[in-house]
Amino acid sequence: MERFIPTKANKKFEENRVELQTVLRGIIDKKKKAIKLGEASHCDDLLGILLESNSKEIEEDGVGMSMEDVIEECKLFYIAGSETTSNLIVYTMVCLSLHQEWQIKARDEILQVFGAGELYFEGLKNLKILTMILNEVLRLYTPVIMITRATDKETKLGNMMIPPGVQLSLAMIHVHHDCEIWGDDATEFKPDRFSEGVINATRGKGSSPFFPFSSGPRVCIGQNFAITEAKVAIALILQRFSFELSPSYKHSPFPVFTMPPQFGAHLILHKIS
Ligand code: HEM
Repeated sequence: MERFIPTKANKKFEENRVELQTVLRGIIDKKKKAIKLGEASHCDDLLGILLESNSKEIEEDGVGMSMEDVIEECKLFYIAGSETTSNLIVYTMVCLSLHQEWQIKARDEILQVFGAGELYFEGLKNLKILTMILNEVLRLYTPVIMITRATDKETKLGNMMIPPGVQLSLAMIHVHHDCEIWGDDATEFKPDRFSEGVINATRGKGSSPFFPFSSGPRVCIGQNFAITEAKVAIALILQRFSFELSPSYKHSPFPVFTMPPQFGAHLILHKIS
């Protein structure tokens, strides 16, 4: 109810919503036009694929997504995909600055696989050290700190009976810091814990306590894309630069829905000759 009261913040929110809607509508119209004129392909980006699958559905079944639905999908992908992955990349750089020994190990591995040359997909799969580091950052600085669910019918959860209509919050960030699962060093940056895979990292508790991308039917659809993007970004940086924290850096993970560093991440990069 309170979001309809014309406060300063609500008015700004509404202005931003309308502006975003207009920008997205423009991008979608432009894409549709370009496809129609043969100037763009359906498969050169995600929006093209979405529009193609939607027009096929409309042709075959007579129903599909409206312009508003397509706009909402674009917003979802943008919001779900950009802030999360950039948090992962930023905290990886912070951790590698704080733990120079891991920065050196990660760079050695990258130079071993790619040298100073171009990255390629198969090579990215062989980056064991970087995978361990990214897992440890996803655990300690879980980009989406919590997910929520609601029961639509009476549901048994462990030894609890939960009535319908209850909102449940599942704070991954707490599970990822639980000493019973990860050991007394749960709050420390120790990528080695993932050296034998996720199952061994949780001291016999399986892979389910590690779920930065959620799990089950609504698991993050961009999971593999995000990991590939983070690997590419970090590998390109490590190939070219060494880095450390600036004296002005203030450690300030700020849990809202994601957990950005409240005062930014001040880093100093040195070009590797
Ligand atoms: C490190 C990066 C990322 C993390 C940690 C992450 C995490 C998550 C989590 C926890 C959920 C489940 C939310 C819920 O169930 O309430 C989710 C859903 C989703 N994510 Fe990601 N995500 C990341 C990157 C991406 C990227 C790059 C994309 C798109 C390119 C993306 C697209 C989505 C979408 C569309 C959903 C909704 C799926 C559905 O409801 O069926 N995410 N993500």
